[in-house]
Amino acid sequence: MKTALTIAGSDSGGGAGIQADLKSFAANGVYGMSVITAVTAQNTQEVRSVQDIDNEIILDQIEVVFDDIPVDAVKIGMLSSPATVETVADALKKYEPKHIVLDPVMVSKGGHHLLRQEAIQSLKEKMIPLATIITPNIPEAEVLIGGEIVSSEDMLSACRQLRELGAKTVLLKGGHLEGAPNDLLYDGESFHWFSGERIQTKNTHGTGCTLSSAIAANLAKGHTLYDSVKLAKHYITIAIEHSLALGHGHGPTNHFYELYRKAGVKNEL
Ligand SMILES: Nc1ncnc2c1ncn2[C@@H]1O[C@H](COP(=O)(O)OP(=O)(O)O)[C@@H](O)[C@H]1O
Ligand SMILES: Cc1ncc(COP(=O)(O)OP(=O)(O)O)c(N)n1
Repeated sequence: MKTALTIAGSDSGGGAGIQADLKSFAANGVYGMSVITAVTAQNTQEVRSVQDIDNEIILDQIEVVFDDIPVDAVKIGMLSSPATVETVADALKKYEPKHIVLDPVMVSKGGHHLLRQEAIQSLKEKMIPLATIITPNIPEAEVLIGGEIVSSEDMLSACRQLRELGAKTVLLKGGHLEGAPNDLLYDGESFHWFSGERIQTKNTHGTGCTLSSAIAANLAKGHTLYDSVKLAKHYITIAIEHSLALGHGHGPTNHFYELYRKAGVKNEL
């Protein structure tokens, strides 16, 4: 069985972070492993508090997995601090996994900062150049390029600027713009739009985590980058369509594998 490792924060509410990643890995048919960078006390309404994990323990978690178990793809989410960005980047340079999917998580839906302001530069310099693909949403991309994105044309130009930061490929997610949630993939040569239709629901907690983990799972299984994104876009659409009205805020995506299988998606090599 192929494997994927998530390096991310824990969401006690189970909708985003490590918990969403592991569910997405399982639903997409890979064996999931985790390195926890921070623990958030979080539900569908708020992030109440955050405790960063010591960097020695983050490093131990990475080493103990790589020293023993094959890792076919890595997904990176919440990194919290500059020291964590550096610890993770240094370790990945040592182990050189074939695929690194970087979701540059910055702020939760409720407005809580999951990446400190002073870590943004380290993320740009140390982590983005290691990535096979980065998957920023619109506000994250705006921070990374230092400019506004309000239209499809802006998305095209933002992708070019984001790629100049050193990632091999950029998937700029359009969920935060008005209208259809269309995502744009750019590999330095060509652009591909992955178009979607907006599903009318407030239950979109963890959409970014779900999508990036599904991409990592598909890469782990040997799909091309284009196919990995295409399959993952299909997966997130179904997971939002069937999202769960749990809690009083933004409910989580639904990783019910049977639903995915019955939808007729052939995701096996
Ligand atoms: N209401 C929606 N209906 C359908 N797809 C959506 C909706 N909201 C977001 N998406 C899709 O979910 C994925 C995550 O997008 P986005 O919300 O932009 O990122 P994030 O969760 O990181 O803020 C993207 O593929 C986006 O197009
Ligand atoms: C621990 C943790 N990691 C990441 C996020 C952000 O997840 P995302 O998929 O972008 O979903 P929203 O927070 O925007 O709903 C998180 N909240 N917690």
